[in-house]
This record gives sequence, C-alpha cells and structure tokens, in this order.
Amino acid sequence: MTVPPTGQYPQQAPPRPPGPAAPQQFAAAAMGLVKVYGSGPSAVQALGGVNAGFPRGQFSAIMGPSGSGKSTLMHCLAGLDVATHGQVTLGELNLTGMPDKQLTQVRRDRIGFIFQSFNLLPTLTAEQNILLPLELAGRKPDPRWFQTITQALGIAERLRHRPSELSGGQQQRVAVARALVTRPEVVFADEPTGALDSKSGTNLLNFLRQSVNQFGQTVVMVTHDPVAASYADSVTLLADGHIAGRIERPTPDAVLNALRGLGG
Ligand SMILES: Nc1ncnc2c1ncn2[C@@H]1O[C@H](COP(=O)(O)OP(=O)(O)OP(=O)(O)O)[C@@H](O)[C@H]1O
Repeated sequence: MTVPPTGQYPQQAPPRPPGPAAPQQFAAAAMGLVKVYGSGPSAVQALGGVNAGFPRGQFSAIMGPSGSGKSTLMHCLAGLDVATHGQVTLGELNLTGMPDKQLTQVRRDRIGFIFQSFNLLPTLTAEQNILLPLELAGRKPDPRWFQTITQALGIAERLRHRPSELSGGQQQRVAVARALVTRPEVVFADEPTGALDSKSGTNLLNFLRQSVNQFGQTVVMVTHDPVAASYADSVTLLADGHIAGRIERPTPDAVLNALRGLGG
C-alpha cells in the first residue's frame, strides 16, 4: 500500500475530548463477519471472521495494507454489501438478513456516506445536493441545522453554485454537509481526503473531528494515511481479512509503525 509522505498534513496533535471514555455502546458492529467473493476455485475470502465495534460518538479509523478487507468491512457495516456469514448491527438494529427494501431505507435514513470522489450530482446546486437525502426520504430540512453545518464547513456563500463551479475541497465539504444533513447515526467515510490537496484534507479532517466533539456525530473512516488516522479516537487494523490490532488515541508514528509491522 502507498503511505503518503509524513508531513503531508501539519503534524499537530488533533484535539480530542479530554478524560476517559464513557461506557460505550457501539454505533456499528461486526460479529464473526465472513465475506467470500465468487465461488469455487476463484473464490476470494475478503473477511475471515471479523469481530469489531465502533463506539457511538467517536471517530474511528480502519487501516491496513491494500487488499486487507477495509472497504469490504465498511460496505458490509453500511449495508452496501451483504456478508456471507456473521452479523452486522447498526445501533440496536440487526442488518443481517434484512430485506433489500428495508436496507435501502436504513441507509437513506440512518447512515451518511462520504466517498473519495465526492459523488455530487452535477446538474444540482450545492444546496440541492445537500438537501437531496432529505428530499428522497420525504423529510423537511431543519433550517437551523442546515445553517450550522454549512457555516461550520465554510460553504454558506457557495450554496447556489454547481459542483463544476467549486474547488475539490469545496465539493467535498458539500458532500460532508449532505452526509450530515439527516443527522445520521453513523457517517461512513471511504478515503475522504484521498482526492484533496493537503490544506483541504486538513480542513476536512478538522471538521470531521469537530462534528464528533461538538455535534456528537459518530464517524467511521477508511484511510491509507497515518496522519489522517491520527485525527481519530482509535484505529482498527486489518490484515488479510482479520483484525490485526487496535490503537487508542493514535499518533501518526504509532500508526506508521503498526502498518510497517503488518507489511503495509
Ligand atoms: N467484487 C469483488 N470480487 C472479487 N474479489 C473482490 C471484490 N471486491 C474485493 N475483492 C477482493 O477482496 C479482498 C479485499 O478487498 P478490499 O477492497 O476490501 O480491500 P481494501 O483493504 O479496501 O483494499 P485497498 O486498500 O486496496 O482499497 C481483495 O483481495 C480484493 O481483491
């Protein structure tokens, strides 16, 4: 896997809430999760019995070498893919065996997504993109919450622009606002800084941290970048489809050393 040069982001300790963590409930959890792609001789086991919990109100990162199963784990947790065996829970809800229609509803109403490639609709304005998940769910926006997140993200002045009229960093901030507008139980972010320059990446990570500290949001992020991971409260390490460790209050160096130990 490619580890970005250290120093890509300012090496400052990201602010985390002080003190010991309160007794946790998991916002999302995997129990004995097995995922096999294909069948017969060409079958690939992407997850080999993963047990992992992602605490509510915390920022969690998932890391590991390329092909270790990070995206597969996130997709199963987020109800975008179905595991071969094992269970996935979202809060109190068991996603295992849930019919497709209900799963779609859960994703729409209870989960926010941020992708590396922004995934904004080009014909809609920033505001229309942000409000789309609410519109699809037939829910009314909360104007105060909309104002809070668009101001905190620094895009309040850009809401009438289309994605092509925004910088990459601004487009990703619109995507983050879209992920937060429904006040989801969990935001899943897949390499959210992967397509951003270092300043936009730092801004985005600071905002994700702020959304956890100030708004009580739960964020689960897949990343290759040890500095990005150091903004999280904990890092879950994967190797060959298995849990290979966990780092609490990670620093970039601790993450880098752990990845080197995994051959990453
Ligand atoms: N749709 C698929 N069909 C077959 N094999 C797949 C499929 N998706 C993933 N895999 C395989 O499953 C394993 C885990 O893939 P996954 O994408 O979850 O890893 P990853 O850790 O996210 O990798 P990367 O860091 O390169 O994105 C890999 O061996 C991959 O080739």
